[in-house]
Amino acid sequence: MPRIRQVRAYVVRGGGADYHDQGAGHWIDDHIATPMARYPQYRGSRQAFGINVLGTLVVQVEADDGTVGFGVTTGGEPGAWIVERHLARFVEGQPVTDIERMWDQMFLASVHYGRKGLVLNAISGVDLALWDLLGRVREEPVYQLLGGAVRDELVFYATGPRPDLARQLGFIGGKLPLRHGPAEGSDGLRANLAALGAMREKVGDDFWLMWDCWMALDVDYATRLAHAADDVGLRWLEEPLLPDDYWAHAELRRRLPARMLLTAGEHEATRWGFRLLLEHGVDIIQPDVGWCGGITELLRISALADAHGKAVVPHGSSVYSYHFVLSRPNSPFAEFLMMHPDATEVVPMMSPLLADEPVPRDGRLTVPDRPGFGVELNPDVSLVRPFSREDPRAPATTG
Ligand SMILES: C[C@H](O)[C@H](O)[C@@H](O)[C@@H](O)C(=O)O
Ligand SMILES: [Mg+2]
Repeated sequence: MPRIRQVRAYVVRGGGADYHDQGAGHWIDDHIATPMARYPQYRGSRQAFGINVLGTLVVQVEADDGTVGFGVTTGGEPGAWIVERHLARFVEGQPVTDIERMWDQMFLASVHYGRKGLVLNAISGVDLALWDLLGRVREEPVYQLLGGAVRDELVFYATGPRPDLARQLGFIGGKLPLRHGPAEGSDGLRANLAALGAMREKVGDDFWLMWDCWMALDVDYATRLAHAADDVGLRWLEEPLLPDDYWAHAELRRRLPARMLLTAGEHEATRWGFRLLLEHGVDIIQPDVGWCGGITELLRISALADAHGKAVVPHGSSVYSYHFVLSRPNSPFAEFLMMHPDATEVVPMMSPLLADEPVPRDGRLTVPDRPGFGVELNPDVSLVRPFSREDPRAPATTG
């Protein structure tokens, strides 16, 4: 088996893995409730407070036989620095097979300043690249490395402002961004409910409708919103609270209507973080495989959830979660983020970063049987390697 010769970290701006990094006029930056909404100047746009401040991090790992694997996540230049200046030393020179040991060393060596957030994004990026590389070396798709498919195809719900179109496109449900939080008072709450009611009229009674609250609420507001939304058949309330307030999650679970699900996890990391969410009332966990610790940690998180009888529906991360969902019995469906600026058509989630990025058709997807995660970097996307440990004039290779 080949050994890893080099790890390289690149940054990319404009879409990609940091999918909030979009141009003006995109729905994903149009008055969506956030914890920052208590400050009026940050209420109309999440980019105004820096939701896209990091940008995309691309990690390449090259083996001594020339095979190159890559992974992508949100991390930008600080993430690239962590990869090149710290994590690379635990990967370079190692057999491509020894992913568990590399993961353990990356995590333990950074635990004094990492544990979650950007460092776990960087570790996840390296981990995804390692799984991609192993698949390419073994000429197998990642889902085969994970034990094979437990279903023939994936089914998706769609995230975006147009569940009515998502229903026509064959998705099993539509997750709306919540637009107003506590800072906008009763008027905002009424506007939320009016929008939900109008959408329910458009999609009918059987189509799933969910709200993504992006950490914007408190227990009292979420309780009042949920009980009113229960009359409209809201299927789940997603990430209503700040991720670290596990105790508020437990209290909100106690107050929610019995049939409404509480979901969370996209901003959580590691098995320990998800253990807390599972033990504090969350019904479906939604780790992002590019943020929670990568495939290696998500395997542990998923098994823990299964032991709790809970489903794992990863936060949309394109092919990086599709291979995982395909191979897990307790991942019955997946998320697809509608990244067209008006959410009126299906476009690749990480556009323009990945060539051959598969997208659902009629809300379904058969994962391509290509080695690794089955995608290549778009050769038209320029990769910048800000912390090269070689001659900085060396051309950035994408292959
Ligand atoms: C639509 C939400 O506000 C976020 O932008 C979204 O990325 C995330 O929360 C999701 O669940 O897709
Ligand atoms: Mg979400």
